[in-house]
Amino acid sequence: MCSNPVLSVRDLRIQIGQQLVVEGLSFDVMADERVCLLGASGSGKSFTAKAVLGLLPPNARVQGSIRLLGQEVIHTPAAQRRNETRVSMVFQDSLSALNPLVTIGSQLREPFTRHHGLSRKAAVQATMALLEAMGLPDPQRLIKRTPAELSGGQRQRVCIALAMACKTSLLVADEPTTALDVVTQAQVLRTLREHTDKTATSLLFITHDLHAAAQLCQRAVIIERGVMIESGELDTLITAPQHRFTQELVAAAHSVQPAELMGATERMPIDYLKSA
Ligand SMILES: Nc1ncnc2c1ncn2[C@@H]1O[C@H](COP(=O)(O)OP(=O)(O)OP(=O)(O)O)[C@@H](O)[C@H]1O
Repeated sequence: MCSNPVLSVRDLRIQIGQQLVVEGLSFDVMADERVCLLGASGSGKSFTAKAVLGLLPPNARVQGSIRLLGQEVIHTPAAQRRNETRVSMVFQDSLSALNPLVTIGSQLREPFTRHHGLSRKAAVQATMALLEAMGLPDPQRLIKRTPAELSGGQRQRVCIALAMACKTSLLVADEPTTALDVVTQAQVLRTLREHTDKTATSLLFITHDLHAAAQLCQRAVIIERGVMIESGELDTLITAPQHRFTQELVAAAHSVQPAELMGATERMPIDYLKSA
């Protein structure tokens, strides 16, 4: 693992109007690493993600430091960032993330022609290869459809494909599986895991779901009301949570485990959380 972080956040403080929504948050995401930002609803996860992406609303006041590959970007909006500090993203709502009027093929072709300078023909080939790699059936037909003509899981995998086509060193995924059923969630998490592995892309995964985090990430940063309360290897956080909120998260995840797994072994919590 490279010793320089891909993303380095220091003393991040975000204020919206009179409300302080993130207060002194610091964490790193290293090369090839998948880190989750885990917290309850309203804890400041999305504002942190928006700050990293350069997409904070105009009324946000932000302080601290956000470095991407060593370059300070905290006050640089997404549209003004240099190529090497661009971050790709996958959002919860795949329907509004895609242009409803444009076919999947045209939307996926664009990053290949715009960012990689491919000809139209080469971009079509790259698009097809990417859709196939995402495990999407019948890419020939899929590229002719508009987003509304796909299932939620297919659409989310198209969004991941779009993010991968942008070939950035960091991908931010903000609750990408929340709107999906359990089987499709597992498919989308697998796709994210395989493609970040294959392309050596670092991932910042925003979630309130410990189960999803355990399937995907090596490390977690846990926040409560905009403040980091605990961080470390996910395995350790699951087996020996220190903070009350983390203990509650782990207990809640255990309380929904299937009856046949109850009381199995001491290592069962991690095995169970990572098994889906
Ligand atoms: N426009 C706004 N003005 C002021 N405060 C806001 C605004 N939008 C959100 N907030 C507050 O900012 C805090 C953090 O919101 P944020 O969306 O980052 O939380 P989150 O952890 O992503 O929650 P969720 O999991 O529900 O998406 C919340 O307490 C919320 O009430």
